[in-house]
Amino acid sequence: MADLLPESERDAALAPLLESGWTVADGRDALTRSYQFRNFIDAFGFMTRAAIWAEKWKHHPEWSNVYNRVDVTLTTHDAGGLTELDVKLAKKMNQLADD
Ligand SMILES: C[C@H](O)[C@H](O)[C@H]1CNC2=NC(N)=NC(=O)C2=N1
Repeated sequence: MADLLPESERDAALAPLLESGWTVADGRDALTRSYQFRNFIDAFGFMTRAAIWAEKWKHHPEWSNVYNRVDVTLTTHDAGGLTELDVKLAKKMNQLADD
């Protein structure tokens, strides 16, 4: 199980994500981001590609989809907050959304 991000590393780890549109959730140690695509097929294609990485890393998003939008929340349930796995998956999702 991954450990919570240590205080000393947390700001540096989160900074690039906060610049790219992720925010720290209200009242919860979690990252959230909403992705918008051209249409449902692009949104669902993103979810399919992200799901393969999530399964490979055994780290799964909380997410929902409405038409061309995908709302994502990342947190590590086992640790009760943000870990490097959330940072890794958030970065991967940004890459996949830009493809
Ligand atoms: C055994 C299995 O790897 C764990 O239950 C994993 C599965 N996916 C997970 N995903 C997330 N987001 N947090 C977890 O703590 C978590 N735990």
